[in-house]
Amino acid sequence: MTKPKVLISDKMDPNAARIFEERGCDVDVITGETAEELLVRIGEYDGLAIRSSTKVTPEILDAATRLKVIGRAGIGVDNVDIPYASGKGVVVMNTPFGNSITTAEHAIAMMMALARQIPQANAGTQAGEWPKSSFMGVEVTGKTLGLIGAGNIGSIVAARAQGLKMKVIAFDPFLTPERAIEIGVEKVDLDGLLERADFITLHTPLTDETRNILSRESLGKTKAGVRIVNCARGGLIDEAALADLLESGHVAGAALDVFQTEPAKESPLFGMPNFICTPHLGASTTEAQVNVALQVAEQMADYLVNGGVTNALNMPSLSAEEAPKLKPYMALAERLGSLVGQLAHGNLPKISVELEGDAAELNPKPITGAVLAGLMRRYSDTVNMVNAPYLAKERGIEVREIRNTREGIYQTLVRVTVATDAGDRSVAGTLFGNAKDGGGARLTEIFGIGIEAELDGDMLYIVNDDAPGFIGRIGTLMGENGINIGTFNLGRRQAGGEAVLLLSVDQPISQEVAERAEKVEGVRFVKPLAF
Ligand SMILES: NC(=O)c1ccc[n+]([C@@H]2O[C@H](COP(=O)([O-])OP(=O)(O)OC[C@H]3O[C@@H](n4cnc5c(N)ncnc54)[C@H](O)[C@@H]3O)[C@@H](O)[C@H]2O)c1
Ligand SMILES: O=C(O)[C@H](O)COP(=O)(O)O
Repeated sequence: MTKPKVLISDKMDPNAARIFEERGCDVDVITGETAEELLVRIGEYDGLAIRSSTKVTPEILDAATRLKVIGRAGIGVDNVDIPYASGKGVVVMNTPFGNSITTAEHAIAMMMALARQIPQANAGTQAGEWPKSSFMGVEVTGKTLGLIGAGNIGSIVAARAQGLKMKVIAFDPFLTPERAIEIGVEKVDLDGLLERADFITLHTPLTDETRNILSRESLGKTKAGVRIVNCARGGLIDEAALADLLESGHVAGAALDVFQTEPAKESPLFGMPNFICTPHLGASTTEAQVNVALQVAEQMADYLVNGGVTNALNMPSLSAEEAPKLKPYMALAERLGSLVGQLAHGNLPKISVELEGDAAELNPKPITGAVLAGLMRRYSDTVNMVNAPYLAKERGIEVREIRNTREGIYQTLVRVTVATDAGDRSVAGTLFGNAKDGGGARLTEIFGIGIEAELDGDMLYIVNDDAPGFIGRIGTLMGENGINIGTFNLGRRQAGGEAVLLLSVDQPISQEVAERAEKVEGVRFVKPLAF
């Protein structure tokens, strides 16, 4: 097997490259390239490890013909076009906790630096001015800190601020009352926060809802003398409005680690006496960089080498413990999906995936993803588990998952049912014995007829009348056309009624042979299949 090849395109702790190599990947570290240079190179790689500098645009993704995974050594993924990556079947992962403490500490450091004007006092002192009378600070003790966003980083900031004896209030529409109690913050609405907070820190991702959340209008509602810290994302604050309010003195101070445009080379805020900033250093500690580098390399290598999925933003997770159990089910599910996709006619507006017996105890998402990947292959060759759910959604296919822990005839069963113009059509399969790598996957039912068959390689599906001599006629036809039969699997609704025949053959069945098969006495329907 050729080794997966990974490109590290942003500055990253060397542990990342070491882990990739140890886990069986070839790795190139090439940082600081232009988008044009990356465009030329990206086609060679299966994995791309980045921080915030590399911009993964649709153009880059179109050129990334081998790419399977993008790993963000950090949290924010606004530099990756995730919907486009999903459409291309590329997994996008991040490391959601590796730099949270470090970033929370940076926010607290910025707040303290603002409260006591440390950067300005430092500059004056080192310039020989001894500016003791120029700086009068404020205490944070007893002050109200307003968090906009109380997720991982926001809640760490809350804990640190409580240690500093601050009262913490939070605006976060997704913060549950229970979680607010757990982290000791008062949940408020945005206007309530703006009115009450002496300090405001932002800790949300940049989304359509959060963009410009501190707009000119909301900045106008803040308490006079407020101090504002942003270590989350540029674009959350209207920088021009902030500069005006710093100028007027309504905002007593602002500290930004992140800017609307980065690298920020100019800004109306630069040079203002009550403004301080850092160049996106929130995650820049030795500890955080080692954490995120190790994590991203482990996660990406796990996916490229073993198929394990952790912290993916565009597909369900599959833990290292779950992966070996789920793998044979995913192989079975993909084949059942593919069978339905090859046999069902017309639009398939609804699909249900039913897990019965042992299968019902498993995480259903990867199994459903595999069914969809198999099914959607009728529309596109480049479909996989990552983009299949998106393609299904685009086509308006309604997907249902049903779990039934009760065992039926089989100890474990996966059933796929599609709604077709002619009514519901269902296929089912099980895993036999040692089902490692899907080797034990068996079809058990096709459109209401019991049958036992492996779905593998080239096959021929025939619906026929159950009558003596039929098997011989088909065997003769195959022989006459030089087609070797591997397995011959039969099922029937009742004696003398509708029957199905599934042949595995050693070469693809041509259109010509299929047409000859259609003319064989007793044949109702013929379809060559490939798995
Ligand atoms: N400066 C840096 O170097 C640095 C480092 C790490 C993370 N970050 C950034 O910090 C931010 C927060 O990271 P995190 O790990 O805490 O993320 P998180 O997902 O754990 O928390 C984000 C919180 O924002 C809340 N939120 C979402 N939409 C909101 C809205 N409209 N209004 C209010 N709250 C909303 C969510 O409910 C969630 O609780 C991200 O933007 C991340 O990219 C920056
Ligand atoms: O979202 C993040 O993790 C931070 O913004 C850190 O970005 P960086 O890796 O470029 O420092």
